[in-house]
Amino acid sequence: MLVSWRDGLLRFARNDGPKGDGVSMVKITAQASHPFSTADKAAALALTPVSRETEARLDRYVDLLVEWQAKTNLVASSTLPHLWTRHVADSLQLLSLAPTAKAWVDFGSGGGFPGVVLACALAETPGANVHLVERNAKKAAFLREAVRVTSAAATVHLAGIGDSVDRIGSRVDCVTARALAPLHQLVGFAEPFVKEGAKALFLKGQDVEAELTEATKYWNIEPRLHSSRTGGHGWIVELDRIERRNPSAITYGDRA
Ligand SMILES: C[S@@+](CC[C@H](N)C(=O)[O-])C[C@H]1O[C@@H](n2cnc3c(N)ncnc32)[C@H](O)[C@@H]1O
Repeated sequence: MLVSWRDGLLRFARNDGPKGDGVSMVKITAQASHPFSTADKAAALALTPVSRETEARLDRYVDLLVEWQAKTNLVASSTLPHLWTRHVADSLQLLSLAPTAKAWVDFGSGGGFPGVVLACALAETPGANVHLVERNAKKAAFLREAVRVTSAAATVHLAGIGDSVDRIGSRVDCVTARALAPLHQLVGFAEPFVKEGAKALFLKGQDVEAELTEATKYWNIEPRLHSSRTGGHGWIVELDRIERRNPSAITYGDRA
């Protein structure tokens, strides 16, 4: 029975202590305490099932993220109780929209969503690689550590998105981004890759319609919209073709 907590020592009442004092002292080491519930993890894995190997990699990633979150803001702290559904499952759901894609690029990876999660899931796939493009040095350091501890299939680029075409220098099958920029900007970032045959998958929120309306002022696109499997008001915008609109065809409100 636990009696008290003091100075890192747990005092237990014992009935069989060799000194007969009925109390023993046990030094314990601090355990990473998780802010999410096991129910949230179970719900996430029911929505987006993964292999046992992938689950083990994701566990290591989540442990690291929770540890670093104390010193680096990787995700909004208010979302930590639902980390597995809000972030992990949200990322994993992209795999079924590009089931044969091996070469991925994730713009503005931040704390690793969706890029590190995808790279964990693709770790056993021969030839798979997720390029994680992040311009913030602290976050890029976190991403490197996450890739190391999970042995995920990823390459971290401490770089701006504008440099990614030259840096990656090889064919990409799928471009992703979440919580990075308005859709019309994301389309511009993805254009060089989609022109070479990549698919783009952007995780978006409830304003997706307004963002699509804005994007079609600048781009000829045929978006396919998928509602998020994780519920809420999330959407995935899928694009297989991007063409810049003739600037003279663009109208600007009253000045048209
Ligand atoms: C709001 S966070 C989103 C992170 C992650 N995608 C997520 O959904 O949790 C946006 C990230 O994009 C990075 N970023 C913004 N503009 C960028 C650019 N031009 N090139 C590379 N990274 C950029 C920021 O440093 C930041 O880490």
